[in-house]
Amino acid sequence: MEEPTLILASPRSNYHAFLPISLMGGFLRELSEHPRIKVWFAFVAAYANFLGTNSSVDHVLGSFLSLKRYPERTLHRWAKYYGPIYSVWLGNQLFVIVSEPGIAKGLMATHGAVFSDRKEMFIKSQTVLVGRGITASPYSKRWRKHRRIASLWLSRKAVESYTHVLDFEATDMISHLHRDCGNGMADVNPQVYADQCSLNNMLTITFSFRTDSAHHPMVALALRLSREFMNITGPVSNLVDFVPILQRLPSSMRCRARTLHSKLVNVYGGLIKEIAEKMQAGGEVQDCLVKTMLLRKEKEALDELDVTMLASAFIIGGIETTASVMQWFTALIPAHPHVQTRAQEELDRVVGRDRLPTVEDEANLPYCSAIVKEVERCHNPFWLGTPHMANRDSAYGEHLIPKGTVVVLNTWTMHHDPERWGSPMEFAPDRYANEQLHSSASAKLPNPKERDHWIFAAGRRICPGMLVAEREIRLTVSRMLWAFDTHPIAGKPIDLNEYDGESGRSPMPFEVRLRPRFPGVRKILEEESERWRIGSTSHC
Ligand code: HEM
Repeated sequence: MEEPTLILASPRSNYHAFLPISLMGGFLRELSEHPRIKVWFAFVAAYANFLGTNSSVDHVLGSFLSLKRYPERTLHRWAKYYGPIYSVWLGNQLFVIVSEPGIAKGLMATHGAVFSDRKEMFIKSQTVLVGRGITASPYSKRWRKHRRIASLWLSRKAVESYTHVLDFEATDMISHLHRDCGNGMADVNPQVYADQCSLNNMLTITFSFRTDSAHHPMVALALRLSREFMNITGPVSNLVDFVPILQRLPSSMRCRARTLHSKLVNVYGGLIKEIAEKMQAGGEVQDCLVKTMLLRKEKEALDELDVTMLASAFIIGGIETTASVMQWFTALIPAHPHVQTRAQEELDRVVGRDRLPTVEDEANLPYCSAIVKEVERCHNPFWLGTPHMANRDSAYGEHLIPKGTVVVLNTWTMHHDPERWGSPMEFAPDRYANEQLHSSASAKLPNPKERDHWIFAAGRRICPGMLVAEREIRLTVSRMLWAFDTHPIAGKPIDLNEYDGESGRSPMPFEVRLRPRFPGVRKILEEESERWRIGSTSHC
């Protein structure tokens, strides 16, 4: 039988020509914050030379700037040139970039036993999460244990048990927007409300705690920690992850990572301590992830860092992602009034104007569901996802993928394939008109080309928070459409191309006008809030 050829070409191959661009990009970012920048520049140039490239530092810097802002688009350009699977080096690390659904499924799902590992990145895994948080853990017994515990709070049954929390927070968000929108006369930034809604859902599920206002100090703190995590743990942004010698040198990135670790331990570890003390004193603690972990601590052999980092992973994984989708929805709608009108016709027909849409209405609101999927296709919160790593040598077709190779899903290319998505740059919910399945079910379709999108990635490490994320997003989006006409503001254009964040993708701050659709909106929101106040707010 013919030997497979190594997917990686030799160091001076075309593939390798890409190396200094990405590599030096991360490196320069790291070093540009360092006072002895000139010495480092010399080092960069020497390194580029050592790699055998002719790139000047200027050239490297120029490419870096475009990569830094839109790395997914650079990967897309390369995919067009090199095809649906190609490799690049970053430092001592070989990356394989996958840009086609069939290959993605083949590697990550069919060969899941090989491609479910994680590289223990210096910044993310070793320094911030110290080998614990489920998301960065290698494919090991510890990961299986953490994934099992996470599933206790993210399975279908679990999500059903706290859907009232998602319902309450969605109503609370709409009520606050209604209060602050000045009946369509005030300029409102809906991002703050989406952030607080996502945060409260995750805080309740994780710590049985919620914030009662967007000005609660926990809101700003938790969002800052999440954003810092996203900004310093991008899969291709830190050269220090791939050049071991740099890990011994002081750098701003290492310092930020250590600070972030300490803050996670102080903030979320502090909340855990409070819960533990309350439980020890015989006080009542509502069911939540932390309570589950504390009750199983001995049996599951969980130490304090396990509990803290798993709780942190829930908060980090659950805030920026769902909030980002809600934010992109509100940013896109003013530019697509016909989409808003059609969704509202559907809502009037199915739900009417005497009550809010609920989870039970979902199946009868296909156009609202299509809007959510289209927002997700156009604006994946993580274009590069969380890379997987091969835990042994493997062959894909004629290619050898060596053990230790990091595999990245290039979801930008997959979401913008003109054959699958005709006019892929257009926001057109109609493309999902016949799509009946939730994303969690769509991920299991035998034909990966028919899958709705890839924002939750694939295989054994597929996002376990899919069900809660979908439910939360659908509830808030359908209620926003039911309650308000969202309008753009003259002189305050919304930028749909630029984004805020290094590896997470939220829209830049923007404002809209929200006009309640009919006088009854206020009354229904007041009745709902009253119902919660009297009956069920005890969940938090
Ligand atoms: C729109 C919302 C969300 C998106 C786009 C998203 C996306 C992702 C992606 C791309 C991964 C990496 C999967 C892989 O390695 O193949 C992931 C992992 C993960 N997500 Fe989500 N996520 C979302 C919401 C949530 C929520 C609400 C939670 C709730 C806690 C959550 C918890 C996690 C966890 C714990 C992991 C780590 C899984 C592992 O490594 O085994 N996510 N998510």
